[in-house]
Amino acid sequence: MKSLLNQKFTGSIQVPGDKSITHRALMMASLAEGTSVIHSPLESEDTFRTSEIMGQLGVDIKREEGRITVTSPGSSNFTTPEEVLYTGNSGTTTRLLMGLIAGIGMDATIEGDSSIAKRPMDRVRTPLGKMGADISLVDGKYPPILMKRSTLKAIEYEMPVASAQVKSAILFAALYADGETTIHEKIKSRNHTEIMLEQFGVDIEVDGLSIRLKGGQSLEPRDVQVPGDISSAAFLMVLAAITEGSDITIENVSLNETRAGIIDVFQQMNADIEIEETSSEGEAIGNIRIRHSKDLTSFELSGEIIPRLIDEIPVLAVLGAFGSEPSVIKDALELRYKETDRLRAVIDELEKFGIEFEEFEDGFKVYPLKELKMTSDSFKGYHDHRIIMMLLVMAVASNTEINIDDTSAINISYPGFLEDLEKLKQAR
Ligand SMILES: O=C(O)C1=C[C@@H](OP(=O)(O)O)[C@@H](O)[C@H](O)C1
Ligand SMILES: C=C(OP(=O)(O)O)C(=O)O
Repeated sequence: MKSLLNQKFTGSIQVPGDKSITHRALMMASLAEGTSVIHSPLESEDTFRTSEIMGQLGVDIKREEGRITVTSPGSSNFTTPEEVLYTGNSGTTTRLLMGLIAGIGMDATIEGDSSIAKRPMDRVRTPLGKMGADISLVDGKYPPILMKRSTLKAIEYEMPVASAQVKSAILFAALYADGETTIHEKIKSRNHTEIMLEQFGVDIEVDGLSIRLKGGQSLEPRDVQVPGDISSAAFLMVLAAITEGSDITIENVSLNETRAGIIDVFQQMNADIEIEETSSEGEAIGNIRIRHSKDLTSFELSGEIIPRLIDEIPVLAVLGAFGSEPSVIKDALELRYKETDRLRAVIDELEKFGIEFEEFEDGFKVYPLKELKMTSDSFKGYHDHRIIMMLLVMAVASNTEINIDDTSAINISYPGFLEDLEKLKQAR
């Protein structure tokens, strides 16, 4: 990382494909009998897990530069897997797969890495169980997940937590259930599943916070264009906003309202940001330009915006430290149930730069960093991609060389992150 110090970051770039959309495209293309092509998918460890598992079910997945061709025998002709379905570090793969396997109605065991073993899966088992799925969890909560073949009936379900993973699992199961399933959300979570199901020919009705889907519908093969991932773009956006002389344009990135809460934060902070929407059909797409600003103020985030930027909160802590006033995040208890307890990790690691925090059970207050005061140069990444990239942004922006125990988890969502920083750098 030494080569990235004392630089400014300028130019145009496309970030890798959206992780949430790539997972869904792989799964829906697998459910549809015939051939679908996914253009500009995310090729990373997490999405690789999803495609490997679809392969275990009997789907042919051909990977080429910039696209994946999926040829499926249709979900009624899937092979019952003999081996465990290994989801690695991917919560999205694990939870969406529970809905998909429950729907198809087959015996399977789903297991992930040591982080997945600690993430709650009862939030998916509860609604699927009401539909009739037979799912066993360790201590009623954790993987390995044992699924037994069963038939499903439709439910009406009120979501207790805002979670697109739970919602999507229910929708996958609902495709195969007898009757019409209705889901009510209290706060809207990302809606990629709803948008893509419609693209694959499914009749799905979205009415504000309620979603209705009739069972017995099949998907038709389609070509999917995956936009850039705004959660990956977030690291470049924050770096540009806080590093003198920087001016970055991120092209063809997802601007989906349910994902793009970070844009509101930049606007609240008085950052120098310009948005150009280039397409609003299905998934909104466009370009984001961010320039360095000396006049960043502060943000206060709670309630409905939180699911719209949930994965960006670690790097937003860095942005907050470069504001003129303290910034606050509340209602983000969910961060404690991600790859690691992200609230703990953010505070413990950023405090080593001298950034001060007040911790809440569901968030934090971050104070402006007046003076860099390193208390250590040894950092922990917790095998969490978002924490590692947050630390790299902070280190680069503050011209500080740090040692992170292991940075390999970057490959989970943004394999070319350091290469992209190299491409954008320019000596100051
Ligand atoms: O559905 C998805 O693709 C995701 C939903 C979010 O999780 P929750 O559903 O647990 O909020 C998010 O944190 C995760 O990175 C991806
Ligand atoms: C939480 C994340 O992903 P997942 O839940 O799929 O592991 C993430 O990408 O930040």
